[in-house]
Amino acid sequence: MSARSRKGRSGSSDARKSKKSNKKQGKLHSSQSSGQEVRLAKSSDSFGDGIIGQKSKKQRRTKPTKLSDVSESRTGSAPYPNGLPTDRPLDVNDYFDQLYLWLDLEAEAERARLARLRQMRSQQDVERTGQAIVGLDLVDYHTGLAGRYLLDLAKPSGQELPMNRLKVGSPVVLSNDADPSDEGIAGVVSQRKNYQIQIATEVFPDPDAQTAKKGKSARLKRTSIGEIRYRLDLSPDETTRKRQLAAMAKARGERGRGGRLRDVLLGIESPRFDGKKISVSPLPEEAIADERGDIDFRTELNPPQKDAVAFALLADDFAIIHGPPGTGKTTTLAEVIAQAVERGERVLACAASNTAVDNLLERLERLVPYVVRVGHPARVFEHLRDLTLDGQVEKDPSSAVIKDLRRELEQILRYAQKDTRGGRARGELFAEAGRIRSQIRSLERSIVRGVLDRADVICTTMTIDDELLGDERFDLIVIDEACQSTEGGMWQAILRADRLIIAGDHCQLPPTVLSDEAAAIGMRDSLMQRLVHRFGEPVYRRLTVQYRMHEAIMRFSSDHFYEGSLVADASVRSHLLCDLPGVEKSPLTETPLLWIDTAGAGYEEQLEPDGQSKMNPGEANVIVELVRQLEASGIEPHEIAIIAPYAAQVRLLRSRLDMDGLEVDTVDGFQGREKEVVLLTMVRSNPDGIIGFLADRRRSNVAMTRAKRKLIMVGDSATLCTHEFYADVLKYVEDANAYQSVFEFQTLVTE
Ligand SMILES: Nc1ncnc2c1ncn2[C@@H]1O[C@H](COP(=O)(O)OP(=O)(O)OP(=O)(O)O)[C@@H](O)[C@H]1O
Repeated sequence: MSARSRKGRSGSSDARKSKKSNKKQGKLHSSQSSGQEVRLAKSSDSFGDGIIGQKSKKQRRTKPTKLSDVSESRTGSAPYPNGLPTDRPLDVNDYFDQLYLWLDLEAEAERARLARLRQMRSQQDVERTGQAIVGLDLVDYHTGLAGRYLLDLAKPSGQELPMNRLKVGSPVVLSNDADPSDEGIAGVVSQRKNYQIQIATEVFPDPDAQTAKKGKSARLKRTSIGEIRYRLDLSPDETTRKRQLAAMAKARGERGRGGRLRDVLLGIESPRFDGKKISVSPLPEEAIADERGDIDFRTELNPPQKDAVAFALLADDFAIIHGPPGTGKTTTLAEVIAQAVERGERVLACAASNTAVDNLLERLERLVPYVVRVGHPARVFEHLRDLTLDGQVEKDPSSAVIKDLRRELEQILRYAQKDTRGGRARGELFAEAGRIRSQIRSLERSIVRGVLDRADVICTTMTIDDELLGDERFDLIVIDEACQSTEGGMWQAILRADRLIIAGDHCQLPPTVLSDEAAAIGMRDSLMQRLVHRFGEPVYRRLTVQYRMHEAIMRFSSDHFYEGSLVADASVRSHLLCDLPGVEKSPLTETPLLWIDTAGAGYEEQLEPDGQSKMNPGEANVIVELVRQLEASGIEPHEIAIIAPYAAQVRLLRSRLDMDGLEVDTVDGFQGREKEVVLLTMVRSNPDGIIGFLADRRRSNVAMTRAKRKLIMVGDSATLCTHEFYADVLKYVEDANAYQSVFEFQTLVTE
C-alpha cells in the first residue's frame, strides 16, 4: 500500500485511537472543549542538574559600536540573554530570533576556526589539529547516487593518513594545497580508511574550471588533475545551517496543527495526553495501565519500559522518555514505533548521530515490515546497508539502466582527464557529463519516490534531506538521543508531524557547540531538558532498570544524577570479569571498581609538543601496564576500551598500544557504547587544581557508565578533588574499598 493510501487509512491521530473504546473517545471530545491556559509546572528538581537561568525582562537589540564588541553585544542583546526561560511561555518571535542568533554565532565561530586553520602553513601543525589533511593526491574517482562524484584521495607513496576528525559525513573543502587563495570545492566525506579518504562532491575538481573561476586565463597554467596536490579541511556545515534556518522560518509562520505543536513546545499551550490538557488533569496512572493492557508488546520489556510505551502512545502532542545509561531507551522507542505502525501510522525516526540512527534501525528491522534508512550508505553500519535508500534503489529493476549511464559518465570523465586539447573541447566533454548526470538523476528520482512511498518508517539523522523527502508529513516523529541536538537542529523533524516522541538523557553529553558566546546564551541546553523543566513530571517517563553495569559501577551515577532511581537487572547486577569464559581470577578481575590514585607520583600533565592538547605520559604507563595485566588474565583486546578526555593522550596511548580490537578514544567517541572493561585516564595533574572541561560532570557520567564488569580510573586525586564532583567520586570509591595509590600498584607490579 502506498504512503498516500496509507495516510488515507490512518488519517490524523484518529487512527491511533481506532483500537480504543468509545469511552476513551468520549473523554477526548469533552476535554477538547476546555480552553484553559497552561498550568505553570514547577521546575522538576527530580529531573536533575542546572535549571536554566531565567530573566524576566525582554531585552532589545542594540547595534555594536566596536568590532571587538560584536559577539559580546550580540549575546547581550539576545531576546533571552540567560538562555531560554522555563518559568513562562516563550514569545514565538523572540524564540526564533534567539535560535537565529545561536546559529549566527556558531557560524561565525566555525568560519573563524577554518580561517585560522587555512592560515597555518606548517604541515605538522595543520594536521595535528585533526581538522585537515594536507598533501593529498587524487588517486581515483567514480560516480555515486544522484550523479555525485566520489573522489579517492591518499598521501603520496601510500603513507598512513594522520589521526583526524574528518569522519564519514563530515562536510569538507577540497582545495589546491599550493594555492592558499583557492576557495576549493565543497564535499562530504563518504569513506575513510587508514590510507585513503573518499569524498563526495557535486563538482569535479577540474583544474581549468578552477583557474577560470579565479578570473585567470586558462592559458596561464595548464595542469592535469594528477599534478595538483590537494588539502582537505573540515568545513562549516553550510547545508545543515541553511536547512535549519529554512525550517525555523517555516515553523515561525506555521498555523493549524503544526502551529499548535510549536506553541505547545514553546510553553504557550498545554500539552494534551489522551485528549486532556495536562494543565487541567495530568494523565492518571490508571489510563496508562489501561493503555498498557491493550498493547500486544512485540519485545520483552520491563514494567517501566511498558509504561513508557503506553505513555508515549497516549500523547497527543509530545511525550518524553528519559533513558539513563543502559536502561533500554532505544529498545523502548523501537517498540513505540512498532506499535504506531501496527495502528496504521507512518513514522519518521531520527537521531542526532548516524550511530544512534543505526542502533534504532537495528531493532526496527525485526519489528517493522518496511523500514528505509536515508543517508549515505558509507555512514551506515555495514550489516544494515541493504536497508538504505541506495541499497533498496539498487534492487529496483530499473537500476540496470542507471548502471549503464554511470559507466558512460565515467568513461567521458576519463576522456576529459586525458584530453590535452584543453579549453573548449574539454569543456564540451564536461558538459556532456553534466547532461548524463541529470538523466541519471531524473531516473533515480522516480525509483527513490517509489521506495520512500512504500516505507512504514523512514530513519534519518536530524539533518533531513528536504529535497529528498519533499513536503511529506508523517503521523509521528520519534527522536532518539535528543539531548545531543541543539533546539535549532530539531525543527526540521518537528515540522513533519503533529506528534513527537523524544528520548534522551540530559545528564550525558550535550550537543557540540563551538561558539562559547552561543553556549553562554543557552545553545547547549536541549529542548528535552527545557520541556521537562517547563512542564515537569506529567510529560515524561524515566526508565530505571539498567542492563549494562555491575551494581557498584552504576551506583555512583545513579545517586549523583538520577536520584538513586536506577536498578541493576539481575542479569548484570553482580557480573564480573572473572565470570567471562577463559578469564582467570585475580584482584583485577574479581572486583568491579578501581581508582589508581597518582597523587604525589609527579605524573604531571604536559602539553603535546607543537600541539594544543594535553597528555600525561605517567598515567599512560599505568594504563599500558593495566592492559598488559588484563590481557594476561584472559581478557580479549576487543573487550577493553580506554577513554581519555584529551586527544593528545588518545594519540599517545594509540601509539603505545597497537593491538587489534582495542579501542582508545575520547569520551565523545564512546557515548551510547559499552565494553566489558573500561580504563579511564583523567590526564589533569597540576599544582593549581585546574581540571578544564573535566568540570562538565555530564562528560564524566558518560565515561563512567560505559563499563559492564570493570571500571578502572587512573587520576590525580590532589588535582581532581578540588572539584566537589571528583571528591564525591573518591569518597564513593574509598567506601567501596576500591581505592589504590599508584605506589601500592607499582609495588604489586614489581613483586
Ligand atoms: N527489557 C529488557 N530486557 C532485557 N534486556 C534489555 C531490555 N531492555 C534493554 N535491554 C538490553 O539492554 C541493552 C541496552 O539497551 P538500549 O541500547 O536500548 O539502551 P539505551 O538506553 O538506548 O542505551 P544507551 O545508554 O547506550 O543509550 C541492550 O543490550 C538491550 O538488549
